[in-house]
Amino acid sequence: MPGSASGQQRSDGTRLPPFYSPRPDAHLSSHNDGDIEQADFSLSADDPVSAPVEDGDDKTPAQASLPLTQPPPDSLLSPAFTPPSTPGTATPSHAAAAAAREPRSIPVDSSIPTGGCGTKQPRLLETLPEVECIVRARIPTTTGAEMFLHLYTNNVDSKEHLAIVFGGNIRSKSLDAVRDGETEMDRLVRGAYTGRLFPGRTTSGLEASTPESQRAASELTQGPPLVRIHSECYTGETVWSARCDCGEQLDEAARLMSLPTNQAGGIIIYLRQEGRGIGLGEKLKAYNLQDLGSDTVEANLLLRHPADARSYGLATSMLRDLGQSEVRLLTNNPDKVRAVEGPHREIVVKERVAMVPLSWKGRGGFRAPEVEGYLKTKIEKMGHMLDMANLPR
Ligand SMILES: Nc1nc2c(ncn2[C@@H]2O[C@H](COP(=O)(O)OP(=O)(O)OP(=O)(O)O)[C@@H](O)[C@H]2O)c(=O)[nH]1
Repeated sequence: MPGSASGQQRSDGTRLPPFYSPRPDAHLSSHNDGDIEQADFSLSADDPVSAPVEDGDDKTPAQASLPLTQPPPDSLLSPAFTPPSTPGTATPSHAAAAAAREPRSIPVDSSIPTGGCGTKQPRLLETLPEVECIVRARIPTTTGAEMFLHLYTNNVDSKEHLAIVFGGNIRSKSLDAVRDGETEMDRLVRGAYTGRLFPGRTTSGLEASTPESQRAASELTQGPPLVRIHSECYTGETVWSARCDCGEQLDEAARLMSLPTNQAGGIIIYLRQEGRGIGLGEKLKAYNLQDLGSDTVEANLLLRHPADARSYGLATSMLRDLGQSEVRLLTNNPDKVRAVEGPHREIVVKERVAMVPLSWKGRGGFRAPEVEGYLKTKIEKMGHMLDMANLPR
C-alpha cells in the first residue's frame, strides 16, 4: 500500500499517518500462527462488524448536567454511528431505583444468526485447556461483600488466572478433589473446605459432600449465575487510568454479583491477558500512538498486533470446573459470547447483561475524552453493543 502525503488509506477506511511504513496484509489479520492464545480467538479490524444492539438505558437529568472536560467529537454523536434501538429494551426513567434492582438481561442464542451476539465465528481450539484450582481463600471486601478468590493453573500458559466467586454454592471440582496423601489440614490450607474457617477447626467437611448433597446444593441456586469474563488491565484497575472503563467494569460486576437480589451467585473470571493480550509494555506504546492520533485498534495494528489478541478457552474451562453449563454474561462484546461458549458449546450463554458506563446512566462513574474515544472505537470497529446515543452531552 503506497504512502501519500496525507497518509495511507487502509482497506477498513482508517487513515494511517504518512511516516508509518507499509506493512503486509498479514499484519491486518489476527490469524497468527503458533500462539495458542491467538489461535483460539482473536479479533481483526478487517472482520465484519456485527449489528449492535441497544443497551437499553436512558438518559437522566443528572446526565444532562455532567461536566465534560472537552466536548466529544461530532462524529461521536452522529446518527451515522448510532445503532438502532432494540424493541422492548427501552428504558427505565428512574435510574436510582433501577440501580438497586437486578440488571436487565437480553436473551441470547448464539446458535442462530439473529441470536443477539453477532455473526462472527471465532476460531476456537477443538479441545479446551485443562485447568486446576490449586487454592481458594475467603476475601472480605471493603464494600462489605464477601467473595472467594480461586487461583488456577493450566496446561497452556504459566499465568495465575483467577475466578472471583460470589455466593456459597459455587464450588470448584478440581479444588475439592482429594489429593493423594493429603491431610485434613492440607485441605483447610488450600481452601478445600465447606462453610467457613474458624480458629481450632480441624476438618474440611468435604467428606459430607455426597452426590446427593451436591445435588441439593445445586438445587439451591436459582438459575444461571451472573458471569463476567474480565481481562487484566493494570492501568484501568490500579493506576486510575481514564483511558478505559476497565476498573469501573470490574467494580460494577462485583457490585451486581453482591446484590441481595442476585440469588444465583456470580463469577468473575479474571484472565491475565493484559492489553487485549498484547501485554502492558505494548499497551503503553499503544497509548503513545493514541496520543499521536491513532485510535485503539489502529494503535494495535501499527504495533503489528491484532486488534484483539485474546482467547477465552481458559474461561470456558474454569466455568466448567466451577460446575457451570449455563451463564448470564455481563458484556457488550458480541465475540466474547461465542468464544466463551467453547468449541462445542460447553457453556451456553443464556442471557447477556449490558455493561453501560455509569456516567451514561447518571450514576457516578467518570467522563474523559479518552474513554469516550475508546468506547466509540469499540462500538464502531469492534461491534460492541452499546448505544452511543445514550452518551450524555
Ligand atoms: N491494546 C489495548 N488494550 C486495551 C486498551 N484499553 C484497554 N485495553 C485492554 O482491554 C481489555 C479490556 O477488555 P474487557 O474489559 O475484557 O472488555 P471487552 O472485551 O472490551 O468488552 P466488555 O466485556 O464489553 O467490557 C483489558 O485487557 C485492557 O488492558 C488499549 O487502548 N489498547
